[in-house]
Amino acid sequence: MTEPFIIAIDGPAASGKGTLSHRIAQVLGLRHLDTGLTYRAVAHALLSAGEPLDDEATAVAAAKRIDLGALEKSVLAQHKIGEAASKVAVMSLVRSTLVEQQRLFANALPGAVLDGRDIGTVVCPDAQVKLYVIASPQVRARRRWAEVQERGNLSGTDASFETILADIEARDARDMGRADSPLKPAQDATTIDTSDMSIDAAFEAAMQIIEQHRKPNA
Ligand SMILES: Nc1ncnc2c1ncn2[C@@H]1O[C@H](COP(=O)(O)OP(=O)(O)O)[C@@H](O)[C@H]1O
Ligand SMILES: Nc1ccn([C@@H]2O[C@H](COP(=O)(O)OP(=O)(O)O)[C@@H](O)[C@H]2O)c(=O)n1
Repeated sequence: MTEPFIIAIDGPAASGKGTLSHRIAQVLGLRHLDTGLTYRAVAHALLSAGEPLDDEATAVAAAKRIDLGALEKSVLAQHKIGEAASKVAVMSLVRSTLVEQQRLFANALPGAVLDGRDIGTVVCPDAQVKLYVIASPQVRARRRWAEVQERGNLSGTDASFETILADIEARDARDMGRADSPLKPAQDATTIDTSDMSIDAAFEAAMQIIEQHRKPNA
């Protein structure tokens, strides 16, 4: 029987997991889901409607309306939406609602690359390949700051380097410290530290690991 080929890529904000996932999916002919966008979409819906970020019933209702095929990255990439997403993401019923949709996406043939915080540990614990992508907070803040500059700071918020670094550190603590599905490497994940790697070098390192894990099933 043919099984989907699933690659799970987890890590903190701006570690490079989305860039890697997109490229790996393209090269291997797999679909790609940035699961962070699903949490961002819930946060965006709540912020736009002026709803609180910590009311579970309202957030679950928003999560049920998320359409995985209509996630607008250009809107959802805003700095303040990332912050709000990590507040929404501590609620278990919001997580289970989104995880159900993420699993359906992952399990369709021929397979998929999913990136997020809990893909290797919770969403796809049987994924054939699990990568845990990290970089130092300073490096990650520099990358995010460069993105904000490039977009012309559309959100209009105070997004200085110092603010972004402080937010990244606070978000790491929230994501790693929450009770449900905290950010951590799966036991069988391979870590890639991209702090001193170019995008190309990180991609080569990831592809080597993927090939190593593919061989036994080839
Ligand atoms: N290895 C790398 N070296 C330099 N910049 C990188 C690297 N990987 C990603 N980037 C850049 O850093 C930013 C954040 O990367 P992204 O893949 O969106 O991170 P994540 O999905 O982990 O939040 C993007 O602008 C991306 O182009
Ligand atoms: N699988 C996932 C993906 C994201 N998230 C949450 O959603 C927030 C935004 O995720 P993201 O991947 O878009 O963030 P960035 O890494 O792009 O900054 C994270 O800080 C997490 O709190 C999660 O809890 N689980």
